[in-house]
Amino acid sequence: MSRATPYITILLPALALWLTTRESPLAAYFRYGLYLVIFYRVTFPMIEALYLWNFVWLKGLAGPKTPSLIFGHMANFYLKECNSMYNEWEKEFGLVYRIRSSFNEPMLVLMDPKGVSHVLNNGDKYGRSEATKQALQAAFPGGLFVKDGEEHRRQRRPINTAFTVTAVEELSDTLFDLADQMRETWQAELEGLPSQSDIFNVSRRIQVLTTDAVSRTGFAYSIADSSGPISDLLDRLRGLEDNHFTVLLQLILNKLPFLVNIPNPATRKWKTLWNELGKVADDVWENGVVNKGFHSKLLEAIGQEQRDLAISNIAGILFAGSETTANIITETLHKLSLFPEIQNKLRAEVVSFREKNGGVITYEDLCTSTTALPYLDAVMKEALRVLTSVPQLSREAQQEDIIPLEYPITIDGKTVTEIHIHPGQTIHMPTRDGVNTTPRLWGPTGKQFIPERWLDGPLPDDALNIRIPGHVLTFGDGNRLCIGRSFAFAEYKIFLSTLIQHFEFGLSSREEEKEIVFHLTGPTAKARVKGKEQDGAQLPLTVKWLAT
Ligand code: HEM
Repeated sequence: MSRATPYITILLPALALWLTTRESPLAAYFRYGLYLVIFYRVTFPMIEALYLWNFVWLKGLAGPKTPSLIFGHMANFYLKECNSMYNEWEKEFGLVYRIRSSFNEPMLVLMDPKGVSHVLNNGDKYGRSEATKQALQAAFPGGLFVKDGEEHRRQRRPINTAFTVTAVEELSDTLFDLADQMRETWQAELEGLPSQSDIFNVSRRIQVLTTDAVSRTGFAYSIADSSGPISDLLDRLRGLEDNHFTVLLQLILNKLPFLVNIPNPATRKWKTLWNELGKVADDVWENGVVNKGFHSKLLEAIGQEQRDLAISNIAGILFAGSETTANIITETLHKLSLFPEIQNKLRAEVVSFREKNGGVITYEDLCTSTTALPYLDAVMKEALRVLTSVPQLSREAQQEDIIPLEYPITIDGKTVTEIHIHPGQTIHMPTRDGVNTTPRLWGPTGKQFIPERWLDGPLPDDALNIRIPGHVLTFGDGNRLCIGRSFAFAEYKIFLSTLIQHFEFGLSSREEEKEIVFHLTGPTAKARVKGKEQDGAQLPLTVKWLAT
């Protein structure tokens, strides 16, 4: 279907309907003319799309039965535990199969390493869908999340310079300060209690921490310390929950993306956030990028850009950088609570290293050296592999193409090593419970959280076929590879090493809060208490102060 079809779908029938109320012969003449145009521009493309979806696209490729003609498999996607359905499907259909979106539209699920690499490294052939672009445009107008091709590359260049390994090292003092402030606050809350422990909603606290990490280092501004509305706006935009209504809305928006432009409460919140961030950026640009004890590498780097564009990218980075890191640190704390032996081993390594080094752990020890704290490094690698906060990457084919595969599959009874793709085809590449953990690539323990796999000998040969640094898809690949990788590594290691030295984590002592599930909320996976999912994202853990 062409990009104009959705507009025509609504406008032409409305016009034809209106003409039926007119009596004149001219109106009748126009009406019949319109019927012809409607058939040609609306009915015919719809019939064509239904034909292609049912008889041409991904023809012969196996996949699970569609539970609903309207929702396809999409309702499961949003309403079940994050990516849990991929575990079942993979057992039956392997690394490459077909699922269905609304109205039976076929979608390719791709976990074959060569295929994934082909899609992500051919940005000109595979881009964001029109629906995703429109939604991103409403939130970050004109910014790098929305753009493709040369304009995307042009906007990425200066932002990249703010997140190089050297730039991150320069910013690391701020991260150490934040970690220290967090330790002091938590200590003050727990020290006076008889058991020196309490139940904390860890996800909320870590979210505040990582948002401040990006805002202080990126924009020379502390969102947590400010009394302005930014923090509240971020909370409200992050907390948007999925239910049957929002799933239906998303499916409608997928087919008629222009509807995103109709004013609604979410776009108004985005606009207010954009205005507030604009005020902060103007203030920093006016007073110099080094002020209030913070140094904004990012504002320095994109300061030369057009103001509005720079603000869109600031808003985007604030989201991309804070949610993701918060979720992975939070989920690690949950895993350490479930597996005290991993927690104790990690604490023993960090505490003993600190004691041997005069009570100090530096950025270099944590992030540059590969030998100083090997178990912490292994825990981080395993967390990035299993607890992936961006659970899947999606692309839409912009042109006809052939995707090559590492492992042969069967289509219509024939063994093949490639798939024919038609323009418009959506491709889902699951990371969580997908490429990062599938037993086909990672062996029988692939789904489990075992940091030792990074220390005890080589990874399985099939996992090494994922030809991305670290052999995981957590940060994507190709032209949209995550810009903030080094920053995320630094945050993870600085915050986790501080927490683990001074606090012990356990499941909540309240029986009804012990079982935690992870649900897709917005673009990331967030913790919720089983049975209290409607209360939104939270991770209650028992946190005990250790007077070490
Ligand atoms: C563990 C933490 C993080 C994870 C798992 C993560 C994951 C990702 C992924 C998967 C993408 C690619 C999306 C796609 O291909 O469609 C991405 C892009 C991006 N990330 Fe991250 N990210 C993390 C941390 C950060 C941080 C700390 C920042 C910055 C402060 C950041 C900034 C960005 C930006 C700007 C992009 C967009 C790149 C583009 O479109 O060209 N990320 N991230």
